[in-house]
Amino acid sequence: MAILVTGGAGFIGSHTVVELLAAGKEVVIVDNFVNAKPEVLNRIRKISGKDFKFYEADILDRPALDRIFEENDIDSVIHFAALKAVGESCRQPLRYYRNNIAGTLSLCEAMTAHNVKKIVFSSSATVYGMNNPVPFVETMPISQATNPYGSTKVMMETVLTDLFKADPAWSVVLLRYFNPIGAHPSGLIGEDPNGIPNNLLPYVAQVASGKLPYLSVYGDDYDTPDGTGVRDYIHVVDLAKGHLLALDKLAEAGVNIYNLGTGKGYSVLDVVNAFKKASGRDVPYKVVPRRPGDIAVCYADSSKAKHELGWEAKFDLDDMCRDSWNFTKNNPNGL
Ligand SMILES: NC(=O)c1ccc[n+]([C@@H]2O[C@H](COP(=O)([O-])OP(=O)(O)OC[C@H]3O[C@@H](n4cnc5c(N)ncnc54)[C@H](O)[C@@H]3O)[C@@H](O)[C@H]2O)c1
Ligand SMILES: CC(=O)N[C@H]1[C@@H](OP(=O)(O)OP(=O)(O)OC[C@H]2O[C@@H](n3ccc(=O)[nH]c3=O)[C@H](O)[C@@H]2O)O[C@H](CO)[C@@H](O)[C@@H]1O
Repeated sequence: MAILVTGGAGFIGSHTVVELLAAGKEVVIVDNFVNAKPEVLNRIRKISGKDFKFYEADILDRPALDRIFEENDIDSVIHFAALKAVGESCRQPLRYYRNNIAGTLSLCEAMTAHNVKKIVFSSSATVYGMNNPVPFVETMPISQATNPYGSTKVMMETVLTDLFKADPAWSVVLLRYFNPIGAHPSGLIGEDPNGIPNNLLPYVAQVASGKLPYLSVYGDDYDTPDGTGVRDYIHVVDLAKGHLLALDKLAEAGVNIYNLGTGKGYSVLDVVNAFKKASGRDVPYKVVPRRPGDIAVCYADSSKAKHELGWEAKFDLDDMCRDSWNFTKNNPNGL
Protein backbone atom coordinates (compact mmCIF):
# COMPACT_ATOMS: atom_id res chain seq x y z
CA MET A 1 0.00 0.00 0.00
CA ALA A 2 1.33 3.43 -0.94
CA ILE A 3 0.99 6.92 0.46
CA LEU A 4 0.17 9.64 -2.03
CA VAL A 5 2.03 12.86 -1.19
CA THR A 6 0.67 15.93 -2.97
CA GLY A 7 3.23 18.73 -3.11
CA GLY A 8 5.95 16.23 -2.21
CA ALA A 9 8.63 18.20 -4.09
CA GLY A 10 8.09 21.23 -1.84
CA PHE A 11 9.89 22.30 1.33
CA ILE A 12 7.93 20.34 3.94
CA GLY A 13 6.80 17.63 1.51
CA SER A 14 10.36 16.69 0.48
CA HIS A 15 11.49 16.36 4.11
CA THR A 16 8.41 14.26 4.88
CA VAL A 17 9.06 11.96 1.91
CA VAL A 18 12.60 11.37 3.25
CA GLU A 19 11.13 10.31 6.61
CA LEU A 20 8.47 8.12 4.95
CA LEU A 21 11.09 6.32 2.85
CA ALA A 22 13.33 5.86 5.90
CA ALA A 23 10.38 4.22 7.65
CA GLY A 24 10.01 1.78 4.75
CA LYS A 25 6.82 3.30 3.30
CA GLU A 26 5.95 3.19 -0.37
CA VAL A 27 5.57 6.73 -1.69
CA VAL A 28 3.87 8.27 -4.72
CA ILE A 29 4.42 12.00 -5.23
CA VAL A 30 2.30 14.36 -7.32
CA ASP A 31 3.61 17.89 -7.87
CA ASN A 32 3.34 20.41 -10.72
CA PHE A 33 6.58 22.27 -9.77
CA VAL A 34 4.73 25.57 -9.40
CA ASN A 35 6.97 26.19 -6.39
CA ALA A 36 9.62 23.47 -6.55
CA LYS A 37 12.39 22.28 -8.80
CA PRO A 38 12.78 18.79 -10.31
CA GLU A 39 16.29 18.47 -8.81
CA VAL A 40 14.73 17.97 -5.37
CA LEU A 41 13.62 14.49 -6.48
CA ASN A 42 17.25 13.45 -7.12
CA ARG A 43 18.21 14.87 -3.74
CA ILE A 44 15.51 12.83 -1.96
CA ARG A 45 16.81 9.68 -3.70
CA LYS A 46 20.36 10.55 -2.69
CA ILE A 47 19.51 11.06 0.98
CA SER A 48 17.27 8.02 1.30
CA GLY A 49 18.95 5.61 -1.09
CA LYS A 50 15.41 4.66 -2.08
CA ASP A 51 13.08 5.34 -4.96
CA PHE A 52 9.46 6.43 -5.27
CA LYS A 53 6.95 7.08 -8.02
CA PHE A 54 6.57 10.63 -9.30
CA TYR A 55 3.82 12.24 -11.36
CA GLU A 56 4.24 15.76 -12.72
CA ALA A 57 0.62 16.89 -12.59
CA ASP A 58 -1.68 19.54 -11.19
CA ILE A 59 -4.09 18.32 -8.53
CA LEU A 60 -6.77 20.32 -10.34
CA ASP A 61 -6.38 17.87 -13.23
CA ARG A 62 -8.95 15.26 -12.23
CA PRO A 63 -8.17 12.76 -15.03
CA ALA A 64 -4.49 12.88 -13.98
CA LEU A 65 -5.48 12.17 -10.37
CA ASP A 66 -7.72 9.31 -11.48
CA ARG A 67 -4.79 7.81 -13.36
CA ILE A 68 -2.60 8.02 -10.24
CA PHE A 69 -5.24 6.25 -8.12
CA GLU A 70 -5.77 3.62 -10.83
CA GLU A 71 -2.07 2.88 -11.33
CA ASN A 72 -1.17 2.67 -7.63
CA ASP A 73 -2.54 0.98 -4.55
CA ILE A 74 -3.03 4.18 -2.53
CA ASP A 75 -4.01 3.73 1.10
CA SER A 76 -3.82 7.32 2.36
CA VAL A 77 -2.92 10.84 1.27
CA ILE A 78 -0.72 13.54 2.78
CA HIS A 79 -1.90 16.78 1.21
CA PHE A 80 0.77 19.52 1.05
CA ALA A 81 0.05 20.96 -2.40
CA ALA A 82 -0.98 24.60 -2.03
CA LEU A 83 0.18 28.11 -2.77
CA LYS A 84 1.44 29.70 0.45
CA ALA A 85 2.67 33.29 0.03
CA VAL A 86 0.51 35.64 2.09
CA GLY A 87 1.31 38.86 0.19
CA GLU A 88 0.84 37.22 -3.19
CA SER A 89 -2.53 35.83 -2.02
CA CYS A 90 -3.72 39.41 -1.38
CA ARG A 91 -2.74 40.40 -4.93
CA GLN A 92 -4.02 37.24 -6.62
CA PRO A 93 -6.92 36.00 -4.48
CA LEU A 94 -8.66 34.10 -7.29
CA ARG A 95 -5.51 32.16 -8.10
CA TYR A 96 -5.15 31.19 -4.42
CA TYR A 97 -8.78 30.19 -3.97
CA ARG A 98 -8.73 28.18 -7.20
CA ASN A 99 -5.47 26.39 -6.53
CA ASN A 100 -5.97 25.68 -2.84
CA ILE A 101 -9.74 25.22 -2.55
CA ALA A 102 -10.56 23.78 -5.98
CA GLY A 103 -7.36 21.69 -5.79
CA THR A 104 -8.46 20.19 -2.48
CA LEU A 105 -11.99 19.54 -3.80
CA SER A 106 -10.56 17.83 -6.87
CA LEU A 107 -8.32 15.66 -4.67
CA CYS A 108 -11.14 14.73 -2.27
CA GLU A 109 -13.45 13.90 -5.18
CA ALA A 110 -10.80 11.64 -6.69
CA MET A 111 -10.20 10.03 -3.28
CA THR A 112 -13.94 9.40 -2.87
CA ALA A 113 -14.20 7.91 -6.36
CA HIS A 114 -11.36 5.50 -5.55
CA ASN A 115 -12.57 4.76 -2.02
CA VAL A 116 -9.52 6.28 -0.32
CA LYS A 117 -10.75 8.09 2.78
CA LYS A 118 -7.65 8.79 4.85
CA ILE A 119 -5.99 12.17 4.66
CA VAL A 120 -3.40 14.18 6.59
CA PHE A 121 -3.78 17.86 5.78
CA SER A 122 -1.24 20.71 6.06
CA SER A 123 -2.95 23.46 7.99
CA SER A 124 -1.41 26.44 9.69
CA ALA A 125 -1.36 28.39 12.94
CA THR A 126 -2.80 31.19 10.82
CA VAL A 127 -6.30 29.68 11.42
CA TYR A 128 -6.15 30.92 15.03
CA GLY A 129 -6.44 34.47 13.65
CA MET A 130 -5.77 37.67 15.56
CA ASN A 131 -7.99 37.26 18.63
CA ASN A 132 -7.06 34.08 20.46
CA PRO A 133 -4.63 34.31 23.41
CA VAL A 134 -1.32 32.40 23.29
CA PRO A 135 -0.50 29.59 23.57
CA PHE A 136 -2.87 28.43 20.86
CA VAL A 137 -4.84 25.29 21.73
CA GLU A 138 -6.70 23.10 19.23
CA THR A 139 -10.05 23.71 20.96
CA MET A 140 -9.92 27.47 20.34
CA PRO A 141 -12.34 28.88 17.77
CA ILE A 142 -10.78 29.35 14.37
CA SER A 143 -11.71 32.59 12.79
CA GLN A 144 -11.78 34.61 9.63
CA ALA A 145 -8.15 34.92 8.54
CA THR A 146 -6.54 38.26 7.70
CA ASN A 147 -5.58 37.28 4.14
CA PRO A 148 -6.80 35.00 1.32
CA TYR A 149 -4.07 32.41 1.96
CA GLY A 150 -5.22 32.06 5.57
CA SER A 151 -8.85 31.94 4.45
CA THR A 152 -8.09 29.00 2.19
CA LYS A 153 -6.71 27.08 5.19
CA VAL A 154 -9.85 27.81 7.26
CA MET A 155 -12.03 26.75 4.32
CA MET A 156 -10.07 23.57 3.60
CA GLU A 157 -10.29 22.54 7.28
CA THR A 158 -14.07 23.09 7.01
CA VAL A 159 -14.36 21.05 3.82
CA LEU A 160 -12.50 18.09 5.36
CA THR A 161 -14.51 18.29 8.59
CA ASP A 162 -17.81 18.37 6.66
CA LEU A 163 -16.67 15.41 4.61
CA PHE A 164 -16.36 13.35 7.79
CA LYS A 165 -19.73 14.59 9.06
CA ALA A 166 -21.34 13.37 5.83
CA ASP A 167 -19.44 10.08 5.69
CA PRO A 168 -18.01 8.82 9.01
CA ALA A 169 -15.73 6.40 7.16
CA TRP A 170 -13.30 9.30 6.58
CA SER A 171 -10.19 9.71 8.74
CA VAL A 172 -8.89 13.25 8.71
CA VAL A 173 -5.87 14.64 10.56
CA LEU A 174 -5.47 18.40 10.44
CA LEU A 175 -1.91 19.40 11.32
CA ARG A 176 -1.53 23.06 12.24
CA TYR A 177 2.10 23.96 11.61
CA PHE A 178 3.70 26.87 13.41
CA ASN A 179 6.80 28.34 11.69
CA PRO A 180 8.73 25.60 9.91
CA ILE A 181 12.39 26.45 9.24
CA GLY A 182 15.74 24.65 9.02
CA ALA A 183 16.73 22.03 6.48
CA HIS A 184 17.75 18.40 6.25
CA PRO A 185 21.09 17.94 8.10
CA SER A 186 22.62 16.54 4.87
CA GLY A 187 22.38 20.04 3.34
CA LEU A 188 20.83 18.48 0.23
CA ILE A 189 17.25 19.72 0.65
CA GLY A 190 15.87 22.83 2.31
CA GLU A 191 13.77 25.90 1.73
CA ASP A 192 14.43 27.22 -1.77
CA PRO A 193 12.05 30.10 -2.42
CA ASN A 194 11.73 31.70 -5.84
CA GLY A 195 12.75 35.36 -5.90
CA ILE A 196 13.03 37.49 -2.78
CA PRO A 197 11.89 35.52 0.27
CA ASN A 198 8.81 36.64 2.22
CA ASN A 199 9.51 34.67 5.36
CA LEU A 200 12.07 35.53 7.99
CA LEU A 201 14.48 32.61 7.85
CA PRO A 202 15.18 32.38 4.14
CA TYR A 203 15.55 36.16 4.13
CA VAL A 204 18.05 36.11 7.01
CA ALA A 205 19.97 33.30 5.29
CA GLN A 206 20.30 35.38 2.12
CA VAL A 207 21.50 38.38 4.12
CA ALA A 208 24.11 36.21 5.87
CA SER A 209 25.29 34.87 2.53
CA GLY A 210 25.62 38.39 1.12
CA LYS A 211 22.87 37.98 -1.50
CA LEU A 212 20.70 40.62 0.19
CA PRO A 213 22.16 43.68 1.93
CA TYR A 214 20.10 43.79 5.14
CA LEU A 215 17.02 42.47 6.89
CA SER A 216 14.00 44.73 7.42
CA VAL A 217 12.71 44.03 10.91
CA TYR A 218 8.96 44.63 10.79
CA GLY A 219 8.42 46.64 13.96
CA ASP A 220 10.16 46.81 17.33
CA ASP A 221 7.24 48.26 19.26
CA TYR A 222 5.26 45.08 19.94
CA ASP A 223 4.44 44.06 23.48
CA THR A 224 7.24 41.48 23.57
CA PRO A 225 10.53 41.35 25.53
CA ASP A 226 12.58 43.10 22.80
CA GLY A 227 9.66 44.66 20.91
CA THR A 228 9.97 42.43 17.81
CA GLY A 229 7.49 39.74 16.77
CA VAL A 230 7.65 36.38 18.53
CA ARG A 231 7.04 33.08 16.71
CA ASP A 232 7.21 29.36 17.39
CA TYR A 233 9.91 28.19 14.94
CA ILE A 234 10.02 24.46 14.36
CA HIS A 235 12.67 22.38 12.60
CA VAL A 236 11.28 20.97 9.36
CA VAL A 237 12.64 17.49 10.20
CA ASP A 238 10.70 17.47 13.49
CA LEU A 239 7.65 18.57 11.54
CA ALA A 240 8.18 15.84 8.94
CA LYS A 241 8.34 13.18 11.66
CA GLY A 242 4.98 14.43 12.97
CA HIS A 243 3.40 13.32 9.68
CA LEU A 244 4.55 9.74 10.19
CA LEU A 245 2.86 9.63 13.58
CA ALA A 246 -0.24 11.32 12.15
CA LEU A 247 -0.51 8.49 9.60
CA ASP A 248 -0.93 6.00 12.45
CA LYS A 249 -3.82 8.11 13.73
CA LEU A 250 -5.59 7.56 10.40
CA ALA A 251 -6.31 3.98 11.49
CA GLU A 252 -9.36 5.31 13.36
CA ALA A 253 -12.09 7.29 11.62
CA GLY A 254 -12.74 10.86 12.75
CA VAL A 255 -11.29 14.34 12.57
CA ASN A 256 -8.24 14.91 14.73
CA ILE A 257 -6.46 18.25 14.99
CA TYR A 258 -2.91 18.74 16.21
CA ASN A 259 -0.67 21.75 16.67
CA LEU A 260 2.91 21.07 15.60
CA GLY A 261 5.17 23.60 17.28
CA THR A 262 7.83 23.61 19.98
CA GLY A 263 5.77 25.66 22.42
CA LYS A 264 8.63 28.17 22.65
CA GLY A 265 8.55 31.66 21.20
CA TYR A 266 11.59 33.43 19.74
CA SER A 267 11.74 37.06 18.63
CA VAL A 268 13.05 38.31 15.30
CA LEU A 269 16.21 39.49 17.07
CA ASP A 270 16.64 36.09 18.78
CA VAL A 271 16.61 34.56 15.30
CA VAL A 272 19.07 37.12 13.94
CA ASN A 273 21.47 36.42 16.82
CA ALA A 274 21.15 32.63 16.53
CA PHE A 275 21.79 32.86 12.79
CA LYS A 276 24.86 35.04 13.30
CA LYS A 277 26.22 32.43 15.70
CA ALA A 278 25.43 29.52 13.37
CA SER A 279 26.89 31.15 10.26
CA GLY A 280 29.75 33.19 11.71
CA ARG A 281 28.46 35.97 9.41
CA ASP A 282 26.99 39.35 10.16
CA VAL A 283 23.26 39.89 9.65
CA PRO A 284 22.73 43.64 9.32
CA TYR A 285 19.17 44.83 9.89
CA LYS A 286 17.03 47.97 9.90
CA VAL A 287 13.86 48.41 11.88
CA VAL A 288 10.95 49.42 9.63
CA PRO A 289 7.20 49.78 10.31
CA ARG A 290 5.08 46.78 11.22
CA ARG A 291 3.91 44.50 8.40
CA PRO A 292 0.12 44.69 8.02
CA GLY A 293 -1.65 41.57 9.28
CA ASP A 294 1.20 40.49 11.61
CA ILE A 295 0.43 39.57 15.20
CA ALA A 296 2.79 40.20 18.13
CA VAL A 297 3.15 36.70 19.49
CA CYS A 298 2.31 33.25 18.16
CA TYR A 299 3.24 29.97 19.80
CA ALA A 300 1.70 26.55 20.25
CA ASP A 301 0.42 24.41 23.02
CA SER A 302 1.57 21.12 21.51
CA SER A 303 0.66 18.89 24.45
CA LYS A 304 -2.12 17.16 22.48
CA ALA A 305 0.35 15.98 19.83
CA LYS A 306 2.64 14.77 22.60
CA HIS A 307 -0.05 12.82 24.45
CA GLU A 308 -1.97 11.42 21.48
CA LEU A 309 0.74 11.02 18.81
CA GLY A 310 3.82 10.65 20.99
CA TRP A 311 5.32 13.55 19.05
CA GLU A 312 7.67 16.17 20.41
CA ALA A 313 10.08 18.58 18.74
CA LYS A 314 13.71 17.60 19.37
CA PHE A 315 15.66 20.38 17.64
CA ASP A 316 16.20 23.86 19.07
CA LEU A 317 16.71 27.24 17.41
CA ASP A 318 20.49 26.77 17.14
CA ASP A 319 19.96 23.46 15.32
CA MET A 320 17.45 25.09 12.97
CA CYS A 321 19.84 27.94 12.11
CA ARG A 322 22.80 25.57 11.70
CA ASP A 323 20.92 23.38 9.22
CA SER A 324 19.41 26.32 7.39
CA TRP A 325 22.89 27.85 6.97
CA ASN A 326 24.35 24.51 5.90
CA PHE A 327 21.75 24.27 3.12
CA THR A 328 22.26 27.89 2.03
CA LYS A 329 26.05 27.50 1.97
CA ASN A 330 25.91 24.26 -0.02
CA ASN A 331 23.36 25.61 -2.49
CA PRO A 332 24.19 29.30 -3.01
CA ASN A 333 21.97 29.45 -6.09
CA GLY A 334 19.25 27.16 -4.81
CA LEU A 335 18.56 23.74 -6.29
N1 LIG B 1 6.13 26.69 5.12
C1 LIG B 1 5.34 27.19 6.04
O1 LIG B 1 5.72 28.09 6.75
C2 LIG B 1 3.95 26.63 6.24
C3 LIG B 1 3.25 26.95 7.42
C4 LIG B 1 1.98 26.43 7.60
C5 LIG B 1 1.40 25.63 6.63
N2 LIG B 1 2.09 25.36 5.49
C6 LIG B 1 1.44 24.53 4.46
O2 LIG B 1 2.20 23.35 4.25
C7 LIG B 1 2.12 22.93 2.90
C8 LIG B 1 3.52 22.78 2.33
O3 LIG B 1 4.21 24.01 2.47
P1 LIG B 1 5.69 24.20 1.96
O4 LIG B 1 6.32 25.21 2.83
O5 LIG B 1 6.35 22.89 1.78
O6 LIG B 1 5.39 24.89 0.56
P2 LIG B 1 6.05 24.63 -0.87
O7 LIG B 1 5.55 25.68 -1.78
O8 LIG B 1 7.50 24.43 -0.74
O9 LIG B 1 5.39 23.22 -1.26
C9 LIG B 1 4.13 23.10 -1.87
C10 LIG B 1 4.30 22.18 -3.06
O10 LIG B 1 3.03 22.00 -3.69
C11 LIG B 1 3.19 22.12 -5.10
N3 LIG B 1 1.88 22.55 -5.61
C12 LIG B 1 1.22 23.69 -5.35
N4 LIG B 1 0.05 23.72 -6.00
C13 LIG B 1 -0.03 22.55 -6.69
C14 LIG B 1 -1.02 21.98 -7.54
N5 LIG B 1 -2.14 22.63 -7.86
N6 LIG B 1 -0.78 20.76 -8.07
C15 LIG B 1 0.35 20.08 -7.78
N7 LIG B 1 1.31 20.57 -6.97
C16 LIG B 1 1.12 21.80 -6.43
C17 LIG B 1 4.33 23.10 -5.31
O11 LIG B 1 4.99 22.96 -6.53
C18 LIG B 1 5.25 22.76 -4.14
O12 LIG B 1 6.18 21.77 -4.48
C19 LIG B 1 1.28 24.00 2.20
O13 LIG B 1 -0.06 23.54 2.18
C20 LIG B 1 1.41 25.20 3.11
O14 LIG B 1 0.32 26.07 2.99
C21 LIG B 1 3.35 25.84 5.29
C1 LIG C 1 1.09 37.55 8.30
C2 LIG C 1 1.83 36.48 7.59
O1 LIG C 1 2.51 36.73 6.62
N1 LIG C 1 1.67 35.23 8.08
C3 LIG C 1 2.23 34.06 7.41
C4 LIG C 1 3.70 33.92 7.75
O2 LIG C 1 3.80 33.76 9.16
P1 LIG C 1 4.78 34.62 9.97
O3 LIG C 1 4.48 36.03 9.76
O4 LIG C 1 4.73 34.12 11.37
O5 LIG C 1 6.21 34.19 9.36
P2 LIG C 1 7.37 35.09 8.76
O6 LIG C 1 8.54 34.20 8.60
O7 LIG C 1 6.89 35.82 7.56
O8 LIG C 1 7.66 36.16 9.91
C5 LIG C 1 8.16 35.78 11.19
C6 LIG C 1 8.48 37.03 11.99
O9 LIG C 1 9.54 37.73 11.35
C7 LIG C 1 9.17 39.05 11.01
N2 LIG C 1 9.82 39.36 9.73
C8 LIG C 1 9.62 38.56 8.65
C9 LIG C 1 10.26 38.80 7.45
C10 LIG C 1 11.12 39.91 7.35
O10 LIG C 1 11.70 40.22 6.30
N3 LIG C 1 11.29 40.70 8.45
C11 LIG C 1 10.66 40.44 9.65
O11 LIG C 1 10.84 41.17 10.62
C12 LIG C 1 7.65 39.05 10.97
O12 LIG C 1 7.13 40.34 11.24
C13 LIG C 1 7.31 38.03 12.06
O13 LIG C 1 7.32 38.62 13.33
O14 LIG C 1 4.24 32.81 7.12
C14 LIG C 1 3.62 31.56 7.50
C15 LIG C 1 4.34 30.47 6.78
O15 LIG C 1 4.43 30.70 5.42
C16 LIG C 1 2.15 31.61 7.15
O16 LIG C 1 1.51 30.40 7.59
C17 LIG C 1 1.50 32.81 7.82
O17 LIG C 1 0.15 32.89 7.42
